[in-house]
Amino acid sequence: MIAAPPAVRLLRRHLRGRGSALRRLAAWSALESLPALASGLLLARAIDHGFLADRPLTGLAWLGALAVLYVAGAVGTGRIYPWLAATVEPMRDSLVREVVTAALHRISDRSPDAAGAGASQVTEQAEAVRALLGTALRNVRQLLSAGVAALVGLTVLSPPLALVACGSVGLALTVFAAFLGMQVRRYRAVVREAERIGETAAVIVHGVRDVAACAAEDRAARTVGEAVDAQAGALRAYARTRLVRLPVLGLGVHLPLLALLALSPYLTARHGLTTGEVAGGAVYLVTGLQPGIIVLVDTGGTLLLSLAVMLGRLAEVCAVPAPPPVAAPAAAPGSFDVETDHLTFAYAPGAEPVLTDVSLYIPEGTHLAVVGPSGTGKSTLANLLTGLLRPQKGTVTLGGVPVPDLDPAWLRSAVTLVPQESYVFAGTLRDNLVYLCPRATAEQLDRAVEAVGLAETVDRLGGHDAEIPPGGGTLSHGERQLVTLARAYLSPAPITILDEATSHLDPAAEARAEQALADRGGTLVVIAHRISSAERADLILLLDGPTPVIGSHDALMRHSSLYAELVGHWHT
Ligand SMILES: Nc1ncnc2c1ncn2[C@@H]1O[C@H](COP(=O)(O)OP(=O)(O)OP(=O)(O)O)[C@@H](O)[C@H]1O
Repeated sequence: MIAAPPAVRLLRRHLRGRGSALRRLAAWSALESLPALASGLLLARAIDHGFLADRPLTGLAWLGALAVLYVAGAVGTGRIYPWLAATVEPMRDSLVREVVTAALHRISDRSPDAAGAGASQVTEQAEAVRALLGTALRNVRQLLSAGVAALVGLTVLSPPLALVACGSVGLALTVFAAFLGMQVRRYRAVVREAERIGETAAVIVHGVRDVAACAAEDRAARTVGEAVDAQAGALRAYARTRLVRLPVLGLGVHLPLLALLALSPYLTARHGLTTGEVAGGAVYLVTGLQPGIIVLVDTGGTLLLSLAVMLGRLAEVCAVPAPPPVAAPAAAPGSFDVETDHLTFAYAPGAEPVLTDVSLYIPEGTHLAVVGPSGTGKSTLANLLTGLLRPQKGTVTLGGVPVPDLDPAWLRSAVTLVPQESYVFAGTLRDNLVYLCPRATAEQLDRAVEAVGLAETVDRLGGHDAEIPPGGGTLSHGERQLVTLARAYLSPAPITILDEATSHLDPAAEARAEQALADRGGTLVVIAHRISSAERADLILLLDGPTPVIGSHDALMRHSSLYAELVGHWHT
């Protein structure tokens, strides 16, 4: 079997301790192949010393001896099965344990579903290895050992005939081996693509609600479709390599028999080959050698190839270094103060920075409004504060800890970002509201709905259990924003950032929702859609050009002409 060394090492590791079962398997295999070894010789004797010598009873006696050997071979076959099971079954358990552990480590940074799908893929592969190894040890072993026995028998019967057969079979095996590397590579690609389909589909199934909410069904279908097409392409490429069976069968199966027939007059005349020996040679070729070659090239070839590739794949999975010991959790921030220190950010290297040298301190519990003309970097700042964007220079810290050093899951639970585009998904209204706080009680739900001004909509829809169809159904844009604001209200995150999240609300509804979120406690950062948001805030950050200005409404009215102009413009 040709396999990558790690695959062989993996197999050897899991077959360790099975030496006694393998030895018994080999011993019973030797008994099983006795008829194949002796068939040509005994037939030659039966013909030459029996039937052609007018001694039919002698001929029948030789054939009887052959029949006895077939019975012994059958006994050997029967005794093989328990040792086959004793070899393969325990290997499966230890292999599954090792590859599943390794696979879970390998993909633990993905979604739980992807990890589950990956683990289930490799479990299937480990199961396939067990089945393939069982079949290989049962059938391929049998036919190959019969082929080897036939070759040995042929050598004893007629060395010149054996030489011709060996030359031809050797040539066939050389051609087969020359293409084996390509076959292995292409088959490996098929297995990899199959895994990719599983992983891609699992990620999409896990996020199916998000796919529906974002109307991304076509894109999701395209992604899976691409994976399926890639596997179909890999399968076609692999199928083409199977054409090599034609020359291999020609050389290994048909040529030796033709050579025997063509050379027999010559061998009879020059080497004293008898009729019985020609017939015995034909028996070795037809019943021993030919099935061995056919099984090697067809079913056995595919089987051994699959085994080699599966083992190679599992060896790759197992070769993933053990994860580093779980690091002590990063020091939890002592507070939820947010600070930016000389923050500079551009969307591309060499592009004009959107924010330059911005230093800002937002104490825990502050209600901050961020205002400024369009395009001055308000949303960019929100994304920097939440860690969605990384600055080229400077740092963003939360409670003194740089945001990239925080555990991403912890960061997501500490900061809620509500964007302008409302995320409302198919499900009940309740599902949508408790998305960030699955254990919210009915009272908390009612309080949130009432606080942000969603109660009327809930009544109109028929209560919290009303079904929201894909795309949001009859909910207006403003109502969708209220749903996301109630969701943020329920969220336990101590920092909430609204990025123009009230743009579809009228001024009164906007004021009510914003005030509710400010009164709820925690830090509230409002990327303002209207300047009135600034008037409600404790602090205002005015973004305009490279140097931002921060201060209270009154202070900015006194010191910033732009701010005064924005307020004046809004009130006129
Ligand atoms: N993904 C991006 N790639 C490149 N440039 C971007 C990207 N996002 C935003 N920009 C650019 O960065 C600048 C700041 O954009 P940003 O959205 O942060 O401004 P804003 O103040 O929030 O604007 P608005 O009030 O109109 O929402 C703009 O010039 C914008 O075109």
